[in-house]
Amino acid sequence: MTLIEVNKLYKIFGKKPEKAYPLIEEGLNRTEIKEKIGNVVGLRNINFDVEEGEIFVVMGLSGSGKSTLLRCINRLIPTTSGNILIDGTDICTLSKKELREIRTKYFGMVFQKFGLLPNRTVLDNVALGLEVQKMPQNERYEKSEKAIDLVGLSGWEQSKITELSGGMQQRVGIARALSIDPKILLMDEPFSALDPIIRVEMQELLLKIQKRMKKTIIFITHDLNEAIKLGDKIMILNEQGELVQMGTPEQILLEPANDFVESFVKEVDKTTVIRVEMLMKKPKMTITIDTEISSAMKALEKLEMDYAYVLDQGKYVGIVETEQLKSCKSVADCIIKTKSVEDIKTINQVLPVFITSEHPVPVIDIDGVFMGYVDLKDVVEIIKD
Ligand SMILES: Nc1ncnc2c1ncn2[C@@H]1O[C@H](COP(=O)(O)OP(=O)(O)OP(=O)(O)O)[C@@H](O)[C@H]1O
Repeated sequence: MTLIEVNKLYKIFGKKPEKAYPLIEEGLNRTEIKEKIGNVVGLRNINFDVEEGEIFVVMGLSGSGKSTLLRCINRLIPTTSGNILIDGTDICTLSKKELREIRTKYFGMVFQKFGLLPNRTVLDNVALGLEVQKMPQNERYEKSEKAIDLVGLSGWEQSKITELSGGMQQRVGIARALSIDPKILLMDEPFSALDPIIRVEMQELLLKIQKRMKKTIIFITHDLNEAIKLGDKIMILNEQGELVQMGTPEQILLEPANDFVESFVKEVDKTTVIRVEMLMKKPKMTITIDTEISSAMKALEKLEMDYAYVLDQGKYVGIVETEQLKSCKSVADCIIKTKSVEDIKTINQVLPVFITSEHPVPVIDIDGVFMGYVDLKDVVEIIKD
């Protein structure tokens, strides 16, 4: 279900913004328009949808309009034209009261600079949003403690913010946003100020939280590696505030829309970011370990397959080869354990773990449940690029 819909959005800063439209039409760039009429074109004709439960990453260089877009979405600043629907409601046309209500229900914010109150405890910082909603103390503490637990800060409730490291402070920032249980999290470069190791830790934390909470997240970054790691979808803005490409991480990496995107993609070591899941295919068929030999053979022959993956209650146990089935008493007798699967623990792993294998590699999740397979031809293609 679509939760956020942005249509023909323009944001032009300065007086009489409408003067900028004909110049935009003429194809003038931001600098030229500013020199001519003094207005700054922050965003030009942005269109996109965000589905419920996805992490939607907005990526671009400094000045591309990322923060402007986020501010338009929760209407911290007014749009110049276009509309933004939040769960079907056009946020651009709401009264102050309606805006307050929609913000409370829908938006949690996490900022790069944390935005915490240094003299308050962790608990009171996390409870801030609920306090503003005038929720009684015991109730807001109860909700806040849950959020604190979720970000791994249990035991730190009574600490002062100043006693915490940067990474811990941002955990508080995330807990504060989550405590109000918003449908949408708006995250403006939340990890950019953190050192690289902590940054990776925080990315992992966000993915872990997201698995449980399934929020709709708009995440801003200028780092394509981060975008690929976190995004279900990525939207790239150029330095003119225009949308240049939108797609899955795989689409961005494998089919960059133009030289601008290509220049970002070049910087990425694909073998460290392309996850197994991105190349994973579903097999034409799988068989269960208790399948009768005759029906297994019939099915394989019908699909002209040389081998099939064998599952036992959804878990991968090995492969059987069509040729060998003829001389086996049961499917269980015929199973060949593929060495390659030992290497693959989760569908989120990155590629190099199995590039030495000769066979299509079965992919399992952390519980051993069969998810699909990866064809090595596809892996080689990627690495070659
Ligand atoms: N209040 C304002 N008045 C005039 N111009 C503005 C205003 N806010 C932003 N801009 C301009 O709009 C453009 C987009 O800015 P924005 O801050 O959204 O970019 P950004 O991609 O978030 O950059 P950064 O990564 O540096 O935060 C820039 O050219 C900026 O100078």
